[in-house]
Amino acid sequence: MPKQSSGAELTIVADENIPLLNEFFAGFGSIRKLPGRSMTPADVADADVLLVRSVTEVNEHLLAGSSVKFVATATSGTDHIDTQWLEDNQIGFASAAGCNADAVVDYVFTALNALSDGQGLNIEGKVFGIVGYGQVGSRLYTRLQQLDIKCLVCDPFKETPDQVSIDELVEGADIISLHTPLTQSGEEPTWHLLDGERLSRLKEGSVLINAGRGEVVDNVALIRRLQSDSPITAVLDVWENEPALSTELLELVALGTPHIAGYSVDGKVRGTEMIYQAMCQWLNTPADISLDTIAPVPALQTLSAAGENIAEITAASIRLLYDIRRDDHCLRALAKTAGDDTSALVKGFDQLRRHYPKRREFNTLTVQVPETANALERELAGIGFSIESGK
Ligand SMILES: NC(=O)C1=CN([C@@H]2O[C@H](COP(=O)(O)OP(=O)(O)OC[C@H]3O[C@@H](n4cnc5c(N)ncnc54)[C@H](O)[C@@H]3O)[C@@H](O)[C@H]2O)C=CC1
Ligand SMILES: O=C(O)C(=O)[C@H](O)COP(=O)(O)O
Repeated sequence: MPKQSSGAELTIVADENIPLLNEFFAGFGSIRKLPGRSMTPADVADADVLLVRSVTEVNEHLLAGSSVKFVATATSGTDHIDTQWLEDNQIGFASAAGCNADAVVDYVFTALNALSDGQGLNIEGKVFGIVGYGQVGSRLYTRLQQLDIKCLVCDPFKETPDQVSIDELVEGADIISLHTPLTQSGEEPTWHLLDGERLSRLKEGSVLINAGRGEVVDNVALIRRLQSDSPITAVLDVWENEPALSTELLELVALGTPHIAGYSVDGKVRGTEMIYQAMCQWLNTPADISLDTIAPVPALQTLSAAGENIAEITAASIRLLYDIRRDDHCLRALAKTAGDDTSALVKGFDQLRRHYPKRREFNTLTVQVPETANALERELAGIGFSIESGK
């Protein structure tokens, strides 16, 4: 099927939670905004273009018989898309690879800050294990290198620094952060990559962070490990059977959040811009609209650090931009209110995501530090803040 000409009026069906839809896409034709989780074949039957987020399963069931010729997801993950079926049916496809990678790295740092009771990162001398060295994992590695933290990396598909096997990483790391896609087949599937056996070999007292996909960790086995007499600390942003997460597991984790690790304003609007650019390329038309002119301006842009107390200043700066404890509190409050009512839990989970506060990435804040405060400057820059020295 030939591509649409750029002059044609297109019918676009889009997830209502994609920001700046009108700003980027109104010029192409009509936009029908719908809740992503409940999109049906009838909703998309007459569409030319389908724009989704992670909660819409895009496959033969949704698209067979429709007029959709181009699909884009404003997300990094693509496990909700049957890309092979799209290819077999000559339907164009694009994702927003890496749009929210910095937001996820910020999430890891705010989690570490919260685990140390808001006293900074407290990771000096620890070994950090990064599983998946893509957009998120490699950026996390770069920031940790700047902080002089020893890292172990596992990514069988990439040449990486400090590469080890998953088993070496599991046994050697004090903090493990998972950043792989969810894959069920292929050479190195990630479904239950951390199964009961590997979970049992994590060091006692180690920290496990999952901000990738819930199914990468066997959640039932994780419950067993958390209840064992050699417990670990778990931070989960993603859950098996999400949004119907296990509230038993939520009670056992140190921090639990409703799949919002990538939910910075910056990451979300970047995702929209990326799929706009991909659609322009598909239509062979110039991409005239850019975030440069329409990106929401951060409300806080500069902060002046007084003194040189590194732990205090880093902790305060992190909390100011993103305090993960709010997200944890909201999810626990929801679980308590919902009780055994799974439909209330599911609905509430999506509401928390839909009405998520305007969180900005660390790099949008410039911290002014005294000229002599080299160690403070290094720490803040390593965490991801922009720095202005000599103030
Ligand atoms: N919680 C959230 O809000 C977000 C979650 N994500 C999830 O995190 C995942 C990673 O994000 P990106 O870094 O942007 O993706 P990416 O595709 O850039 O990187 C993923 C890396 O994982 C590696 N990998 C694949 N199988 C592996 C295995 N068995 N063991 C170790 N490494 C393996 C790949 O080679 C690749 O380098 C996404 O696929 C998505 O599912 C991404 C953004 C936000
Ligand atoms: O980009 C990804 O991959 C993510 O996991 C997103 O943060 C998911 O956000 P939604 O698409 O579920 O809004």
